[in-house]
Amino acid sequence: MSGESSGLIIGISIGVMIGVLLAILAFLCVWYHRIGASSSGAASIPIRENGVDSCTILSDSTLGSESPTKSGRNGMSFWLDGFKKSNGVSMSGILVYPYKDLQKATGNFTTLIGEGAFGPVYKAQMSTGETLAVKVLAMDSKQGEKEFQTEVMLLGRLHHRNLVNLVGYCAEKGQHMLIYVYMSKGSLAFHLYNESYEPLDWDVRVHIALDVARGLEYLHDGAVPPVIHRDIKSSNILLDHSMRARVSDFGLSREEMVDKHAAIRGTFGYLDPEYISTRTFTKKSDVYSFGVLLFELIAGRNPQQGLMEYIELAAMNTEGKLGWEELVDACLDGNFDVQELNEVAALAYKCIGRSPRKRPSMRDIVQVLSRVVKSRHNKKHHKKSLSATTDEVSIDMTPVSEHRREESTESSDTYQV
Ligand SMILES: Nc1ncnc2c1ncn2[C@@H]1O[C@H](COP(=O)(O)OP(=O)(O)OP(=O)(O)O)[C@@H](O)[C@H]1O
Repeated sequence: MSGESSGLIIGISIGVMIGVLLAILAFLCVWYHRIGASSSGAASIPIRENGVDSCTILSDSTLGSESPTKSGRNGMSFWLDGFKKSNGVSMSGILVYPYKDLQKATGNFTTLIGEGAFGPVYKAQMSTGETLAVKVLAMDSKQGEKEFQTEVMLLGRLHHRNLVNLVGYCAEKGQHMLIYVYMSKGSLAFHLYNESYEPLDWDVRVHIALDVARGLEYLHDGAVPPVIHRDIKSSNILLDHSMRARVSDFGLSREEMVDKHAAIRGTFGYLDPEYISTRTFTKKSDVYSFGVLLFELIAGRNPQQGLMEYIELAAMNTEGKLGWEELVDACLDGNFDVQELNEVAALAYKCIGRSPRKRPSMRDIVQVLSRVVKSRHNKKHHKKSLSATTDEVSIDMTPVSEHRREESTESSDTYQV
């Protein structure tokens, strides 16, 4: 009997021990998954919820074998990263790319696309098949370091289809890199001024203007707090494979409240004269630069090479409304819609108005340009349906006329269209 009870006690003890062990295991599993999820889930953290066209979730296509989840960094480091993220240190949703993956994807940094104020930009062909642009910050410049932090912080929470979105960053081996969506058709400036490119047709130019306006509208009215770009120019507008435009280079972007009275920054030719005199950069200063960009699209002329004088001359004959034809890019060979041209030019002229108060907002601009594009579609649709009706009529008439001809030749003139 005593043997039986001691057996029972031993059995119960073993059972309890197994139970406790299982509970500990279960706890560890849950903990591991939580940490793992927050570490690897950067790509699916909602970025923004507001903004007209804002996309709230980073595309899953940004995840690949190069993403931190599957990269060569050791597990503990991921746990710590995940822990940091879940504790709000890096909740931006921006991926951290290992240096060695970027090194491989850029052929040891030999695939140079161009060089800007930050430093060189390389094309990166990731092993997932994804193509990215890697901006390597010049580490000797203090400004670059500051702008790196600003960009990561800023772009981590801004996401829109008309912005060159930040996909990730790398801060390893004493280097700072920003990783962007790759824009395969390069900058608008290349297309306007490089003779090896086909001239942009009128319809594409208006669409580019609308894309840029939407990107800026998001920065001004969708982002909280609002963001002023501060360096809108044709080399900062990048084009994707289908010639859709996105606003790039937030190096000079600042949250409105943080940086209202900085030293003069921006690019000559695009700078709001009001900003130069007051040293206060507002949303309306971006509107001014956008107006210059609109005229650049119309005239195919560089603002640094006399565009403004050219505009003022044209404006004398137009009173700001009709008659902007003389300004149009000769490359268009007369292939543009005069009404659209006058609407877009009149809008551009308002944007560069001396008084910032009288300039339209980016929201107003989006409305005007959307209307231009919409009425073009309506016109095309109308033309199509007209020609379809004509086709239908001629199809219908053929047998009828033949039939009638058979019946009587007297009434044949009734069928003239
Ligand atoms: N995401 C991208 N996709 C494709 N090309 C890019 C991308 N980002 C930058 N580039 C190209 O790399 C070059 C340098 O760009 P970057 O934005 O660093 O400077 P920038 O705009 O030319 O000059 P600045 O910095 O003075 O404004 C440009 O030719 C630009 O077209």
